[in-house]
Amino acid sequence: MAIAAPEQLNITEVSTWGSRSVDCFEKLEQIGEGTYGQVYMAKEIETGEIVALKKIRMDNEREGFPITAIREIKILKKLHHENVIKLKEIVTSTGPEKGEQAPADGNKYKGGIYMVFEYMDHDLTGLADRPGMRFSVPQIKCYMKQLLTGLHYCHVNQVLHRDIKGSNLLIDNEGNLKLADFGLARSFSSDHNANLTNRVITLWYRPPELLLGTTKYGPAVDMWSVGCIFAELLNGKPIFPGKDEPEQINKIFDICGTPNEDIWPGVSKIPWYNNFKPTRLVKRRLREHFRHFDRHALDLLDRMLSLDPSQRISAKDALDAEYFWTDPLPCDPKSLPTYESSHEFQTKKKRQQQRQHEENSKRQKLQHQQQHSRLPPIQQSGHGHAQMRAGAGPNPPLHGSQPQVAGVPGHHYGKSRGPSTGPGRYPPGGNPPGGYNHPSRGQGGAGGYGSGPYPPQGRAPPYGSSGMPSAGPRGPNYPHGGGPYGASGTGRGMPGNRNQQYNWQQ
Ligand SMILES: Nc1ncnc2c1ncn2[C@@H]1O[C@H](COP(=O)(O)OP(=O)(O)OP(=O)(O)O)[C@@H](O)[C@H]1O
Repeated sequence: MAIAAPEQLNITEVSTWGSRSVDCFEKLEQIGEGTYGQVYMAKEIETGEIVALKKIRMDNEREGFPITAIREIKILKKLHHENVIKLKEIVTSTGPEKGEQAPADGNKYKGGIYMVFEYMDHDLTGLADRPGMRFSVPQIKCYMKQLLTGLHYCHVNQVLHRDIKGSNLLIDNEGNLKLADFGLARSFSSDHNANLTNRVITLWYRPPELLLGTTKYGPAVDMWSVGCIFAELLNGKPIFPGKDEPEQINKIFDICGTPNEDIWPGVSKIPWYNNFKPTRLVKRRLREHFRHFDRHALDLLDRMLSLDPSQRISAKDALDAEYFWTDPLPCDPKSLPTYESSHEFQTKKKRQQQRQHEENSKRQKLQHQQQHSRLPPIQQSGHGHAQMRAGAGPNPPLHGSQPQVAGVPGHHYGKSRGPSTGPGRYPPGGNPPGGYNHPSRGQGGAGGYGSGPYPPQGRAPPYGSSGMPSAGPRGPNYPHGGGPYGASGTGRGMPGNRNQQYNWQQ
């Protein structure tokens, strides 16, 4: 694991950073769980200010402070923008905290380190996942504009985010959207000559050049993710929900067409291009596939989802697109409705509890039926069922009809990387024909994917557009193996930590 010596941390540049104890804060509630560890909503005791505390997971105490955390701190310290999350300070704990075990004899407790952020009420995935949630077109434009403004700022400052997805877009109750989670971010030089790690960006939002193995890339990788988010907002569900890398690339090529030297000069030189031999040539059909989108939305999306990264629209140019300057205009963030706090972690947890509850009731019901069906005839007759064979009529046979109750899908909050689900999130009519059946949506979704035509875009009345589904798998657990698709992923869904997944020298 890449590590840093304490003197490399350099987090004392701001003299007070790291000098305060986490005891200055009262943890109120866990709101996230990520690669680093837990994220809490907390209150600063002295001022009453609400903040978010992100604990830096010390995966291996002996190896020191994770280099990814250093990167995130360093990058966030230099970025100051209204659409980028503000890192307020670093605080420490000197001893084991509530619920933590003191290390075994001989091992000194190394302490915990927390990043203190301004608190945001929602992340886009959690917000979109609210039952009945629908975003209006002016609202989608408002979020997209803020996302592009924040990203443009990062790119101008030569920072690649490299993990744009719904759960990393934080929104407050004043309608402000901020980019968060710079754990995979890094500085870049504009010549794009440096070799960078290929294993970045959550699968569903990962651009074709990374899937084909490039190590030389630039801001266009973030713009592909933005295109996926944009389409998802308009579409009401993820557009490229691949379960592994080959499937991911096939889904992209199916809509964006298979690349060749004419449409993407240089593509055949990308390391894994030859490993991926399309069995058939597919023409780009993005415009037909999303023909229900507003014309200006479609023009912009087409340029965001350009296969050739050099032709992909930049954040700056995207902000100038007709889409943002035609009716209905993006709304003022302050005019947006406020919602009860909703983070992906919490919405997933609620759903898991609900599922558990439903499974328990089913199980109890079946046990009850089983007991009844096994009653001796005399008793059955006493209940007026004397002529009924067990299993016939209202009490069906248990074998063959019992639902699988053991298979409650497991959720590792923030880490499962499976697409999250959300009953009732999409309005009926928000889905394409032949829509994607969400693998984990199960029975729970009212409305859900795959019902009815798309809502109109563009000049639709408020709340006329669909909501946005959950973020995709944030790094599925890919099989480890050889070859281009063998052992990849963002690392975020993989066991271990980010430092172990990447060669951070790149
Ligand atoms: N400043 C904040 N205010 C409110 N919620 C936050 C804040 N920062 C993070 N969260 C919540 O915690 C979740 C995880 O945070 P973050 O992505 O920064 O952690 P991570 O360890 O890098 O996670 P991951 O590996 O899943 O990307 C976010 O999706 C969000 O819901």
